[in-house]
Amino acid sequence: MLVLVLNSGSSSVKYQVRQVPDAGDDGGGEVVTSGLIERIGEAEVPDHQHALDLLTDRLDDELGGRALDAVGHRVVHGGERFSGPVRITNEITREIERLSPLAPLHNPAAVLGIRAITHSLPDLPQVAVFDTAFHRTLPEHAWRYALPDSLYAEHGVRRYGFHGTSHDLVTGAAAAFLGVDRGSFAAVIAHLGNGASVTAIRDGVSVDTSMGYTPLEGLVMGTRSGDVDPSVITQLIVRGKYTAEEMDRLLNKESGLKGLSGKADMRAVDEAARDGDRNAELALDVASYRLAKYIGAYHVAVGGARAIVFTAGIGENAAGFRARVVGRLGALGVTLDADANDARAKDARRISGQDSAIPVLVVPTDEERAIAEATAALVTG
Ligand SMILES: Nc1ncnc2c1ncn2[C@@H]1O[C@H](COP(=O)(O)OP(=O)(O)O)[C@@H](O)[C@H]1O
Ligand SMILES: CC(=O)OP(=O)(O)O
Ligand SMILES: [Mg+2]
Repeated sequence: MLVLVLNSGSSSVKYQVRQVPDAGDDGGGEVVTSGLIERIGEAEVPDHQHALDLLTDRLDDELGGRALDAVGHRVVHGGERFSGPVRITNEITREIERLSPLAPLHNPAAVLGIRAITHSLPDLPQVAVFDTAFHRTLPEHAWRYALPDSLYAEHGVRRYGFHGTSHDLVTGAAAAFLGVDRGSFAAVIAHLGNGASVTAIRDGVSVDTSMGYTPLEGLVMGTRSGDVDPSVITQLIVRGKYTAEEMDRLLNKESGLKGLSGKADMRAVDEAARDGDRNAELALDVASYRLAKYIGAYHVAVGGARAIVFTAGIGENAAGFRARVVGRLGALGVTLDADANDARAKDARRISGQDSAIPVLVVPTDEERAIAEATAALVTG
């Protein structure tokens, strides 16, 4: 089955067309074409609608007449309703749209993608795969904020968690790599991309995760602050220094690595730090310290992790950043094998020393593949 996957981000749309093998067939399927439309919001691609028009033109060329069988969309926020992938109807699209305020950088773009396909190919089955779905197993003590109940009951304020498709895939791959049964696997998974989150896995399922009501809480990210004292926000608004909109922009787009160092991209921050830039060095210190603290906390949450796993753009490629994080985990008896950490490889691998109390792994993620497979399963099943 030929499946188009759309992963709509705040400033980019990634797409991939995969041939997903039928159940019973061997092999992992083949990527027919893939690409990325970046810098949405700048002159050449002013908005997501332009990006989709560009994408449609490119796909027509790249598919050379081959017809798609289904489309799978990455939808970041599924609220409390969705605990797995669903076939998209008009009602489902409206529900995803209704959740937009909780993922303002992501959900509106997904809705635009869904409507564009509905318009141009109305008979094509479409499936939504939610980042939040994997975290529906969180126990209440982990998803509740210590706020009056009315905030949850009336406004849906709770921890939802994100990057679930990736955390789920990587959990399974890490258990398989170690040769242990997923059902009894405990681990801490760090998905470190432009957005970053860490998840506590117990008995193979998510029991805590660092992102919350929106994808802003938790780790230091490219442009997002992660955890801050909420009074910083209310105080600056009350004193008239920022409007709510300006504060939202500041926290989501001007903070994190960018706020501390002026650079959002890990490669640029890393290079600047090597050149002796004090602010870049500080950004790496703050970010690695924050992540190490979460790993320690989640080691407790899962009753003793059997693996610590790095994944996504930074997790898979930024050896220097991994070394900084692992260097802060001495209290857990964790050690690094510096050569294994520096080695470039595409497959799952171990980077901890022989004497490490907990194995540290690098496991590549593939959200597009997971979305394509979920889409094919739902459409054929
Ligand atoms: N070789 C590398 N070394 C260091 N960082 C890298 C490398 N390759 C990619 N990255 C970092 O990975 C991040 C992007 O991760 P990715 O998972 O692609 O993000 P997203 O899917 O959220 O847009 C960027 O900060 C980028 O600098
Ligand atoms: C949920 C989220 O933050 O996604 P991304 O990392 O793709 O921005
Ligand atoms: Mg991502």
